[in-house]
Amino acid sequence: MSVFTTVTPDEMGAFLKRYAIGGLVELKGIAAGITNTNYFVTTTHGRYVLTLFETLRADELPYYVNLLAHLAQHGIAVAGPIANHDNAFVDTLNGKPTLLVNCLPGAVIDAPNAAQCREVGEMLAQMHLAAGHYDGHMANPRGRAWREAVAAEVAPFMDEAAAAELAAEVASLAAQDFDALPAGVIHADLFRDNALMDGDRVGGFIDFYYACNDTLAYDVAITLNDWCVLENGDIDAERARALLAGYQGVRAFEPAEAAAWPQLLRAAAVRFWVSRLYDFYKPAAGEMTFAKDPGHFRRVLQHHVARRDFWL
Ligand SMILES: Nc1ncnc2c1ncn2[C@@H]1O[C@H](COP(=O)(O)OP(=O)(O)O)[C@@H](O)[C@H]1O
Ligand SMILES: N[C@@H](CCOP(=O)(O)O)C(=O)O
Repeated sequence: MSVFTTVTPDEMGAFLKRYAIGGLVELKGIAAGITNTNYFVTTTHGRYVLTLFETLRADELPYYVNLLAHLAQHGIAVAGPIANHDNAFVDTLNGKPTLLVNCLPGAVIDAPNAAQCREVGEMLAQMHLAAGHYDGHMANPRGRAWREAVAAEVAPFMDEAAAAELAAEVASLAAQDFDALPAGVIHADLFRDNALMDGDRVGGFIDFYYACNDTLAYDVAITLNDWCVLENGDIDAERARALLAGYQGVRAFEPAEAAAWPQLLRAAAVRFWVSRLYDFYKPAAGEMTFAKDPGHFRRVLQHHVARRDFWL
């Protein structure tokens, strides 16, 4: 249950007086999610989601919150933030920075079909285009320096073969230059659990707290590695083609992106292999551990290494 900070109906009722979204009807904690506290807030005007940030500080939030506002303003399926009477998106409740957003339609799905992958690809491309004139900037905290440092840190805990495989891949990625590829704002963690699907349509993308400025096609690779994956870590070709067709119908890859695509898929697999290794071997003290299987992304990587057809 991911309600780390409790909010009572009385506290919420008083908090809502700072907004123009009506009076409280119902307040319900959201069990899903592992980082922040989230509540569904039903008011006399409609349905909203309140997030209380458990780790990010208020001064760290503007990049993400203003990005959400920018994307919502451009018609992208994201939860638009609601401003309070001081015209601020970020407020405070029970000592935590807060954000109120519109409630999105749909639900998280585990087993997407090709039509849903196409829609996700299409919305991701629209998001990349719409964010083209967003003026915030955030370097990727999970970029090359992080990858190299954390891979070295977890290596002593790994078995020899896996450590050698990871070191070789990290060295090979160090020789790649993705910096010349089209870049912009990326979601950077658009897994199935970070999107709500409303039938075959995208209800909305959520959880933008890894968003940053980086290579656009790398974001597509991160997304494809999760949405199109099979149980054994291989990729389902039908879903992969659909996701790429959806994306490229809006924003076609440039020749340099197509040439780098196999390496981008590998980089995306390594990113999550490394973060899962870290969470597995070095869980933060006092943190509730929901360590996800690092071996999954090792298998995804191995399939990419062996692959000859990349669906382009
Ligand atoms: N705007 C929204 N509309 C509807 N449901 C939402 C919205 N934002 C979050 N949720 C629900 O809350 C859950 C947890 O949100 P998430 O952002 O993943 O939390 P965390 O930041 O803790 O990882 C999601 O799986 C989804 O069910
Ligand atoms: N989608 C990632 C998890 C990213 O979030 P984190 O906060 O757990 O790093 C995965 O499945 O590994």
